[in-house]
Formats: sequence, structure tokens, C-alpha cells
Amino acid sequence: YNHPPTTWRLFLAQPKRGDAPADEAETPPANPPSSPPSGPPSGPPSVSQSPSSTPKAVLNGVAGGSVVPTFTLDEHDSDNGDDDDDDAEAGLPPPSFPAVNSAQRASAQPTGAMGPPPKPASSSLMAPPPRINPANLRALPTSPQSMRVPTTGPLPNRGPVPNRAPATSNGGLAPAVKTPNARNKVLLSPGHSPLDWAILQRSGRNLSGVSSLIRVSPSMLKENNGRKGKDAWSSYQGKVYNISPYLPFHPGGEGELKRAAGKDGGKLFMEVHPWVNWDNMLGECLVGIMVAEDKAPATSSLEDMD
Ligand code: HEM
Repeated sequence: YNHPPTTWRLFLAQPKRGDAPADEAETPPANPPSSPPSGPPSGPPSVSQSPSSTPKAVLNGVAGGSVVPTFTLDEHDSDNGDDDDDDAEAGLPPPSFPAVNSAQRASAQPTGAMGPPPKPASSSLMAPPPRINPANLRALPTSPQSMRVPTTGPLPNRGPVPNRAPATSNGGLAPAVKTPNARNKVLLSPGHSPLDWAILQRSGRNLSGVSSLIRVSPSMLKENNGRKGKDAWSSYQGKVYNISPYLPFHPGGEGELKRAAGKDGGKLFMEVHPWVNWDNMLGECLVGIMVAEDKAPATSSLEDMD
């Protein structure tokens, strides 16, 4: 006897007690049918409830509904006969695949013998798509400039390309934004680069115009505005700098820097470039500190006061 095959034992729960097949036929076990009959069965197991079928010995719920129904391979393989649907199915041929009314079968055999074909099959009966009139094709936009992404021309926030004339056309796009110099930097004269300024600051030359740090009153600051041969002073956070030597080195131009001459330039400075370290840039230009009007002896330096 080779039923069930020995390999099935890997999938089937082993019975805990040695029920005889005869006992199972007369009295269904209290155990769920997940426990298959032990020992080699002598032919197909029989069940009294369904003589017309070849049921197995294990039934669901026949023992007064005290059994929790489960499903096993044995149950599936043999028809126990207590289910009308199973009986009905038993008389039918094996299910066909693809299903009779499935789209797969209809599309594979559009013979019409199986009723109205689904829409995909009937699509072949539709009229072919209208031919495209070549004249219409010519009506489509063909200008390469109308759709392509421009690879040339000024980009936002960029100045004009060097060694080229200013762009007068950008390929039909919106008018180019005039951004000759987004940062408003000026072209510094030769010998006035930031590096030149750094070298000058370390040269030991007196860039402040004073022999020693002094107290600067508001009137003194206003007086040194760069006119009438006087140096231009500007205060930043209470410190007064002589900005005259830095004027030709200022990347923003002399005119911009002069706007702060003779006054507190902190607000303008912070509006334009708060990231610039003015103390580093103008360290050698330090004149002194701002004091109240009456606290600034015009002739005495800070060292003399101390
Ligand atoms: C005495 C203090 C100042 C120092 C040390 C200074 C220094 C600088 C530096 C280093 C740059 C180049 C910034 C960069 O490349 O990122 C610059 C640019 C510029 N500065 Fe000044 N500056 C001073 C005051 C001012 C003032 C008072 C104004 C305006 C009233 C001004 C207007 C500009 C402008 C318009 C630029 C070019 C645009 C920019 O770089 O953002 N600067 N300045």
C-alpha cells in the first residue's frame, strides 16, 4: 500500500492515537480532520453519510458540531459526499483554462462560437484609423527655436558671455532680463585688486591718517567727508575708519563707498554685504572710536587721554 505516499507525511499531521480505520468509519473522530487516518488504508475510506461517493473517513462536524472544521490534503483529494456542490462538481469535466468566458480565451479564439466576443476581439472589426494627411503634418510647428530649450544666450543672474556681443535675440523666448552685473561690482583699476589691498594693508604704511587712535565726535566725523582735501571717514559699529585709501579698491565702486563718507555707514554696509568683515578689510584704516560730542578733545589721541 502506497497511499498516502510516504512523502505526504511531511505535510500531514501525524495522529496522536492509533485509531483503527474501522472506528473512523463508524464513529467520526473527535479530532479535526487535519489528522489523517493512521496506518495504511485498505482502499478508499467509506463514510456512511454518502454512499454515492468515495468519501474519506474524516468528516467535518458530524460529531455533533464539536469539531472545528479544517482542511487538509486528504479532504481535498477525496470527495466525502456530504456537500452537494462537491457532488455537482464531481460530475463536471475538469475546469477549462482559460475560463470559458474569459478574455484570454475570447482573444485567442475569436470564432464566435462562444457567444459575443468581448470588446478586445471586436476591435479588429473596427474601421482602420484614418490616415494622416501629410498636409496636416506640415501644419505642425517645425521651427526648432519654438520648442527647444535654448543652449545659448544669457542665463538669469549672469552677465553677458565674454567676447560676445550683447544678446539681441534669445530664440523667441521672453525678452532677456538685462543683468549686466547682478552684483553691481565695478571693474577695479589695475593694481587695486583685493589682493593688492591686502598687500597694502600689510605694508606698514599709515592708512588711517592719524598717528594714534583718537576719539571722534559726530562733528569730527561729519567734517571728514572726503571733500576739500580731507580724508573720508566712516563709522561702523562705533569704530571710525579712514575709507579714503580703500576707495579705489572697493569692489562696489568708489561712489558707493563714498555714500558712507562722513557718517555712520553701518546701515548701508549691512544692506549690501553683511557677510563682509569690514574690520579685517579696514583694520589698518582705523582712526578711533565714536564718542559724544563733548567727550572728544580735538587734539588729543586716545593714548594721550589715558
Ligand atoms: C568701508 C566699508 C566697506 C567695505 C570694507 C566694503 C567691502 C566690500 C567688498 C569686500 C565687496 C565685495 C563683496 C563680495 O565680493 O562678496 C564689496 C562689494 C560691494 N560694496 Fe562694499 N564695502 C564697504 C562699504 C560699502 C558701502 C557703504 C556700500 C554702499 C553704500 C557698499 C556697496 C558695495 C556694493 C554695491 C558692492 C558690490 C555688490 C556686492 O558685492 O554685493 N560697500 N564691498
